[in-house]
Amino acid sequence: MTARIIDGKATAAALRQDVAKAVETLKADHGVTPGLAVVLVGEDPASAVYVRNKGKQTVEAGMNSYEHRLDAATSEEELLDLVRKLNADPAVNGILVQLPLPAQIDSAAVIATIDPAKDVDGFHVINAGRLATGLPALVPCTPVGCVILARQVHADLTGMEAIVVGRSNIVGKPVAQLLLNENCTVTIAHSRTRDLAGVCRRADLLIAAVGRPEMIRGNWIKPGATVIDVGINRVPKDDGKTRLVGDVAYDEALKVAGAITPVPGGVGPMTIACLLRNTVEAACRQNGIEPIL
Ligand SMILES: NC(=O)C1=CN([C@@H]2O[C@H](COP(=O)(O)OP(=O)(O)OC[C@H]3O[C@@H](n4cnc5c(N)ncnc54)[C@H](OP(=O)(O)O)[C@@H]3O)[C@@H](O)[C@H]2O)C=CC1
Ligand SMILES: Nc1nc(=O)c2c([nH]1)NC[C@@H]1CN(c3ccc(C(=O)N[C@@H](CCC(=O)O)C(=O)O)cc3)C=[N+]21
Ligand SMILES: [Mg+2]
Repeated sequence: MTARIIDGKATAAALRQDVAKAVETLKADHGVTPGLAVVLVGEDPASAVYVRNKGKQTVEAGMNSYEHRLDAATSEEELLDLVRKLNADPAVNGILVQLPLPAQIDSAAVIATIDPAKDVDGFHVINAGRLATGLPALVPCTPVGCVILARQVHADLTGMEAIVVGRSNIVGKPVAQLLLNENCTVTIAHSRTRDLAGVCRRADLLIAAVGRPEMIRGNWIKPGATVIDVGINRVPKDDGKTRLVGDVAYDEALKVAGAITPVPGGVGPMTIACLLRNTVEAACRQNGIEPIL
């Protein structure tokens, strides 16, 4: 048996088309052009690639993109000043501060300063709390992308045993919340989980968000399970260059799983598409327009 490969690249492209149409409507009917501000502190090369991709796709969807590149030595107060300026700027509907931040900056303080209405990452405690209590919220992009991809395989996730490996605030916890809303039975595993392989083997739906290259082996996967690999890990190749791998040993998993997301081309492109969708939603709400996506 070989697993169905879930095409995140194509799914993301289709979602970006929907976003572009919504933007057209917003412009034509309301004179509103959504704007996304992305803040990058320092020179992290991987982050620079994401920022460039985001900026390009934002413009392709018809929105305005504002990029702020700050020196790696930027102080917390300087960054907070920029965030406050973006909060006050009506042309900016969404604010994303690329994480991780340099050590001298407290990322919790930065996230807390972003206007929750512009928090298109969904990281502010107001949005996390709204998601957790079932209120409308800006929901973190990567977790939404995971659920959309899982639902391409299973139109209804009700009753599925979902195992999430990883408990970060940006992926593990919110994806678990979303799966609970989809009526999955959810377990969150982490570095202190006993018999992680055994826990993973219970999963009908396995979400890997660990940040450890190819940690999840083929024999950790229940035959026929759906595997969503969030991991983005850069590893050295023989020729001295690098390649991207996920948190799942893909070639092994392909022989056991029923369906799997590749890396690249899986969850990553969905993250950006969902970010653009959140930006449209934020722009609608800030302008008193019923969300049109
Ligand atoms: N595709 C995309 O769009 C995105 C991809 N990513 C990628 O997803 C991965 C996870 O990101 P993120 O959540 O931010 O990472 P974090 O480092 O914040 O969290 C990693 C989680 O994995 C757990 N973990 C680490 N080692 C093990 C282990 N040996 N066994 C079991 N659990 C372990 C940690 O447990 P503990 O809490 O106990 O330390 C932690 O909860 C990374 O590869 C990242 O690059 C992230 C965001 C977006
Ligand atoms: N505030 C904040 N929000 C984030 O959402 C956030 C962040 N900080 N910091 C870093 C992580 C990582 N992340 C990715 C987004 C897209 C791809 C992506 O598009 N990947 C493509 C291409 C990868 C490539 O080839 O370089 C793919 O997987 O196919 C990857 C990773 C968002 N993150
Ligand atoms: Mg995200």
